[in-house]
Amino acid sequence: MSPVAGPGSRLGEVRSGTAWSTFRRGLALSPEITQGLRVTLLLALFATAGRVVVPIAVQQTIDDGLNAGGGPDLGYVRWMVGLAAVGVVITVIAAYLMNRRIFRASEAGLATLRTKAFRHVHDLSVLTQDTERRGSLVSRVTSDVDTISQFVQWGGLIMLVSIGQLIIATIVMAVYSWQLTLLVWVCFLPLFLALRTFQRMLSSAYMVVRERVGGMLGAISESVVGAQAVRAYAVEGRTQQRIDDAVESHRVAASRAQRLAASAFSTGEVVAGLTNAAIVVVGVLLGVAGDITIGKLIAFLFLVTLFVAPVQVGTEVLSEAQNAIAGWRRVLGILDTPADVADPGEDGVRLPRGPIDVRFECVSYAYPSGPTVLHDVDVAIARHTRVAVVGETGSGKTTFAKLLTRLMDPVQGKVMIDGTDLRDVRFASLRDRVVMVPQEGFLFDDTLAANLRYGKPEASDEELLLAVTELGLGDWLDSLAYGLETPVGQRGESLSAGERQLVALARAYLSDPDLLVLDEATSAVDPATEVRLARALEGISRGRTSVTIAHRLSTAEAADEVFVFDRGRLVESGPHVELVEKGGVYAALHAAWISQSR
Ligand SMILES: Nc1ncnc2c1ncn2[C@@H]1O[C@H](COP(=O)(O)OP(=O)(O)OP(=O)(O)O)[C@@H](O)[C@H]1O
Repeated sequence: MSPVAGPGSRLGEVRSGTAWSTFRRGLALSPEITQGLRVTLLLALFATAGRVVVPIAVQQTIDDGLNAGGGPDLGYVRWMVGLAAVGVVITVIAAYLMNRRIFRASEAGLATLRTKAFRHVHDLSVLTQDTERRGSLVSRVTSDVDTISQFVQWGGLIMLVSIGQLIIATIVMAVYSWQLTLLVWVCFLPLFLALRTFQRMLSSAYMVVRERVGGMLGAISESVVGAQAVRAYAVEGRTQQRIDDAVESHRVAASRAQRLAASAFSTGEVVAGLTNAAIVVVGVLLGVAGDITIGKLIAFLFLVTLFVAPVQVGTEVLSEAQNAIAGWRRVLGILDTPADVADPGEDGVRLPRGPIDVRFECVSYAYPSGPTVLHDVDVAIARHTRVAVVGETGSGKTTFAKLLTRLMDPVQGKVMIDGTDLRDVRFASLRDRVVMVPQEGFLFDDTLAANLRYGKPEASDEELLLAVTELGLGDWLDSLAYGLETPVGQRGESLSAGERQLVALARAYLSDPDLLVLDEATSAVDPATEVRLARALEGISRGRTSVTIAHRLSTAEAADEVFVFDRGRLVESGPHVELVEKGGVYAALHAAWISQSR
């Protein structure tokens, strides 16, 4: 089974394979659902067997109690009433216990499925997460699993009882009258056959519904997350229109699926009505001919309702089942998407602590289904070196940094740290020693202290203060009204872009990496913050290897070495002074920087 990716998406749904195989794979992923199923089935049997006791008691009461040979036998009638009461009590108790078991098992099983899916979302490469719309990812782990839960808890329960009821009702009916039983089956057989077609139609209808739910959540979450940009560009109308369109297309798909489900249900109703009428007519004719007693005919009508009920709800269960299968397919789509940057885990190399050297050996990279954006990069970075990476926009600087931190693997060549291929290093060890500070480091809606602690959860307030001071940011901290307890707001919105990067730098400093990879903020910052950033950068790169994607002249000037990228190639490397003297690409870039800053 291979996941099928939609346009612009790297995650897919499992489309191949039958509904049954999806159902089986889905259940295998949540083993708790099927644990102890035998006991649950036994309870289902009791719950249904109890239901046929009533029709049998009615038949016995009429034929052998009220119409007994020597006049009505009230003692026998009392017996039968008592028996029916016991039957009802058994049904109720067994049904209750069965319900409880199914709910418990399914909740446990679906929690496992949700956790597995969510963990896998984390394991997926940054690339996959980028291309997949976040809302769609969220919907797969939440609402798609909910549809499965609805089905397993309600539909699965009814299905168990219904199948038992259908079998037992058929057996008892056959004992009373094989002719009428045959009639019931002849009436229902076309419906059973039609159900397969309905099932196929419902399946594709519900797949569309699940996709549209994902699309709707994607559109809504994007507009909430990007609310600021929406307001800034006054595109509320257009954004609202996109959401309206997504909601509308979901409504259309859901209505279509509901219409199909309703027509399946109504067909069941019609067949049930016709069957009842046919039983009465044929039953009376058989009765007149002396082939069936009045008690048996009445009991038969009771039994037909037991037979019809599962068929009727069966059509509803079918629609729930299709919805659930569609949900399962989307969740399996996540789990089947390979994590393209794999952690070697326990077998991987654990790097000892200490200064790091880096080597790129003939590294090339192309984004999936795109052209090569990094060509044959062959370069080494010695321990303790501060490297500044510069180049025009789109020249491959960020791609270089992502390969260095193993957010992606090269298409060709290898990246080595301390002589070991990055692919062989355990994630835990790699993340411990190599830290990347992105341009827009994510800040959580909490205090400054809590955000700093992401770098070192056990750090005390004193350690936080020391780190901030060591980076030369003491004066900045003093300027904040609540110091370390200053709330940073959602995504750090209460701070300026430069300040957010200061927090990200201090956070990285606390985690004490051996190789720091930094993407300098491009946004204009005030002169005071500019000085602080330079000071913090100086402090954090002291004693370790650092690679900074430099957008400021001062950073490039202060580096030990400058790497110059041009259209995906490393065209120059060396100290700033040498490169300026050389009069090549860097010299031109440098001249442009100087003229801008005047
Ligand atoms: N996720 C992606 N999918 C496809 N192509 C990408 C992706 N990210 C970057 N690219 C392409 O790769 C090339 C190099 O991009 P990269 O981000 O490395 O450049 P950069 O030098 O860091 O640019 P900037 O200074 O603007 O950040 C560009 O042509 C870009 O369009």
